Amino acid sequence: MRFSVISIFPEFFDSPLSCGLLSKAREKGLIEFSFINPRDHSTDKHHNVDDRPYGGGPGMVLAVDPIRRALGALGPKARVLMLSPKGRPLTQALARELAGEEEIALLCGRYEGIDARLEELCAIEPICVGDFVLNGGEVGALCLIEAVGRLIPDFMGKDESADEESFSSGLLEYPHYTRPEEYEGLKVPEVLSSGHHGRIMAWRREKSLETTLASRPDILAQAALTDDDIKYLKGLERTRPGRNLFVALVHYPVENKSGQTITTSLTNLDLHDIARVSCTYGLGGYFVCTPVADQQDLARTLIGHWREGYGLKANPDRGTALGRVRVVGLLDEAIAEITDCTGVRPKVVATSAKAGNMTCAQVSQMLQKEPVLLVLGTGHGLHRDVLAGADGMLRAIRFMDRYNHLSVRSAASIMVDRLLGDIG
Ligand SMILES: C[S@@+](CC[C@H](N)C(=O)[O-])C[C@H]1O[C@@H](n2cnc3c(N)ncnc32)[C@H](O)[C@@H]1O
Repeated sequence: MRFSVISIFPEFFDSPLSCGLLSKAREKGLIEFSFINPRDHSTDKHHNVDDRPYGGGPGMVLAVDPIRRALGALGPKARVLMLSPKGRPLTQALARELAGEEEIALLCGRYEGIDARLEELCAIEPICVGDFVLNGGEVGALCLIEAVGRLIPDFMGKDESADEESFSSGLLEYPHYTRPEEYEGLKVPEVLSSGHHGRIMAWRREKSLETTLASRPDILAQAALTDDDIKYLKGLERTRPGRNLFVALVHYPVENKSGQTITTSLTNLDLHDIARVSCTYGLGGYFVCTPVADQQDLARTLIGHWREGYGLKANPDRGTALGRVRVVGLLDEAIAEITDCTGVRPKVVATSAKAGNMTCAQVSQMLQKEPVLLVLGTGHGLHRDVLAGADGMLRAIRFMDRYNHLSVRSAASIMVDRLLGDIG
C-alpha cells in the first residue's frame, strides 16, 4: 500500500514513520510513503501557498491552485482523502475499508483550511479524526496511517490480534494482565491462569460487555449482541440516570387555540401510556396535575382498578406501571414532592411543539447529576406562565418540519427515549 501525503510540513512525519511497527512495515516493503509539498507546486515566486480570507476574519487560507497542482502528482488509482473537521468520522470500520486500497492520498490542511473551491474541482473525501480542532491535518493523517496500516496483512506479528481489539466486534476490548501474578495485593483473575480456553473466552466476552457498558454505552447500543450477551447484560448492576427523570402531565393551566387559559379533562390513554413509558424507562415518577377534585377522584379510581381491583388479577404488569402515577393539583406540588424525596429541587424543563432550544444531550447531561422534571402540556400546550417559570425548554420534536402535531403520549415516549435510549 502507498500513502501519499500532501502537506506543507512533510518533516512532521520523519520521527513517527521511523520507529516501531510502521518503520518495520516500511522496511518489509508493506507500506510505501511519498510526500508532496504544495509549495513545490506554487507558481508564486516566493512559493507562497496561502492568502487572506475573503470576508475578513482571522487566519489565512490555503489557496486552491497549488493544492490542485499537488494533487496532479498523484497516481491514477489514488483515493484522495482530506483531513477536515467536517469529514466522515474515522472509525475502525472505515480503517478496514481503507486497508483494501492500493494508494491513499492524505491532504493535510493548515491555518483556516483550504479554499472551498478545491472540493468542487476535485474528487476528495473529507475525513475527521474526532470532534476537536487540530492545528493541521498532519496529526490526523498519522492517526489514519497507523489505524489503516496495522490492518494490512503481515503488519503485526499475529494478524488475529486485530480481530479481538476494541471496536473490531463493535465492543471495547477486555482487560489484559501480565506478570507478576499479584501486585500490591491485586491478583490476576484466576480464570486467566486456568488454561481452560472456553472459560477464558467467556470471561473475556463478559468483561468486554462490562467495559463497553461502563465506558461507551453509546457503542453498546449499536453493537451486534448474542442472546447470551443480552442475558449477561440484564444481570449487571448499572447506574440508571432515568431515576432522575420525572414527567408531569399538566391539565391546568394550559391554553386553548385562542390562547385562553383552560383546564382539560384527564384521558385514560394518557394515564396508562405515560405510566408504561415511566415504568419501562425506570423513571423517578409520573405526576398527573389537575386541580379539579372530580378529575383527581377519577384518576385514583382508574389507578385503583389496576392496583387493587379486578385489573390487578387480569394484568398485574399494568398495576405495576400505574403504581408510578402520583395525582397532584398543580405543578408546584410535583416540584415539592420531588424536592422532598430527592433532597434537591428538580430542574424544570418545559416542552412545546412550537419552541424550545434546549437539546436532549443537554438534558441527558443534567440527568447524570440532578433530578429533572419534564413538563408536558395538554390542550393547545402549556400556559405561557408555566413556560416562563421553567428553567429551560426542550427543543420541539421535528423542529425543522411544518407538521409536528403529536399526541402528548407519543411526544412523551419520543422525548424519554431520546433522553435515555436503551441503556440510560
Ligand atoms: C485549524 S484547522 C481549521 C479548522 C477550521 N477553521 C474549522 O473550524 O473547521 C486546520 C486544519 O487542521 C485539520 N484538522 C483540524 N481538526 C481536525 C479534525 N478533527 N479532523 C481532521 N482534520 C482536522 C484540517 O486539515 C484543517 O484544515
